[in-house]
Amino acid sequence: MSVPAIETRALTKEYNNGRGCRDVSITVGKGEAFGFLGPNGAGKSTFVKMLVGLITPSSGSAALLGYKIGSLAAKSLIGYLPELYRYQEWMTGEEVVELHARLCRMERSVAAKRVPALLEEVGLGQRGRDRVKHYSKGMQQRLGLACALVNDPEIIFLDEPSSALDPIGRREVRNILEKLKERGKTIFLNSHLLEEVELLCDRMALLNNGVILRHGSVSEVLRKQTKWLFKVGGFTPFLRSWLNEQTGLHIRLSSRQEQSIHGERNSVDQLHYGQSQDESVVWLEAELDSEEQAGWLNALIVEQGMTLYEVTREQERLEEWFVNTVSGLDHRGERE
Ligand SMILES: Nc1ncnc2c1ncn2[C@@H]1O[C@H](COP(=O)(O)OP(=O)(O)OP(=O)(O)O)[C@@H](O)[C@H]1O
Repeated sequence: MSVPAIETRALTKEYNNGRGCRDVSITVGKGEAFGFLGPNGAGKSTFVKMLVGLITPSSGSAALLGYKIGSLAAKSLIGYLPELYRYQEWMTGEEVVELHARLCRMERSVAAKRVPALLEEVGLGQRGRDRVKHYSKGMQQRLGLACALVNDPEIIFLDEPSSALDPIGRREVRNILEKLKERGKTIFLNSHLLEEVELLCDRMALLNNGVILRHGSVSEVLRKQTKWLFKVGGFTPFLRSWLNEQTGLHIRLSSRQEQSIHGERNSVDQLHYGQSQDESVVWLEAELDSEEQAGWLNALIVEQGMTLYEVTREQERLEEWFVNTVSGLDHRGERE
């Protein structure tokens, strides 16, 4: 089995004030894009700073492609775009990237080709000779991305890479990251932009109060959240109880309701207390794991003499999932 790009075991950083992150164990395969989500103050930046060797863990261990974090070997494999960056305002964009190339001990002749190519790649080709003080926030963020990529790293850590970008800039950054992924690079993305994680990442973790709440493949997490809707005729509350008992699922009346076949609007109350229940056409909803489960439920509905008019599913967007999972928890993601 190949060595994982990132492997952490119970990695913990506890600041003097008790904050930080605790017992984070994840594995990220080579060439994977991993999304790290969490509300403000959850501990995402702390975790990344440990991986790139900027702060020392309180306990636990971690390795990058088999090399202990903090070692020169591990550092030589990575590129890092910090969340709070500040570049020398008096330098030109080209000079800033050149400086980073020199810090990586890149030969001048190699850097002379690499720097303009990188500036072009991040959309600063025309502005490389302008001073940083004339750059917008978005341009500075792209400059940061060029610096993070200067040594052609195997693993790229990006802490909120699109926070200062407009929607077009975000799409351009996403395209750059997609190309890096195609080239087999590993991407670790801290982001509040859930759509970014949804579109780019294979797997993800949700951090809150310094601990991982959930993790898995993005598609798995979303599949678990798929809501199915069944439009049925001949519905009675008794049948719903029966279905719940048989399936162990939480089947309920959907807020999306239909006209009854006699043209009257069904309300939830009418269905519980009304008279014309045999004629009721309603939408039922339930969270299901798979299409097989939906097929099984279809069969039960028909077996019970109800008419099945339509089946549809609504996939919860990652954003809804995030808000639903984190709401009700400490909003700032910090421990009490
Ligand atoms: N040097 C420090 N000393 C003490 N506490 C710190 C330090 N750095 C961060 N913290 C605290 O640790 C917790 C996690 O912070 P961190 O910056 O890692 O969170 P985050 O998830 O990256 O948040 P954000 O999305 O706002 O950047 C916060 O409560 C923060 O106040």
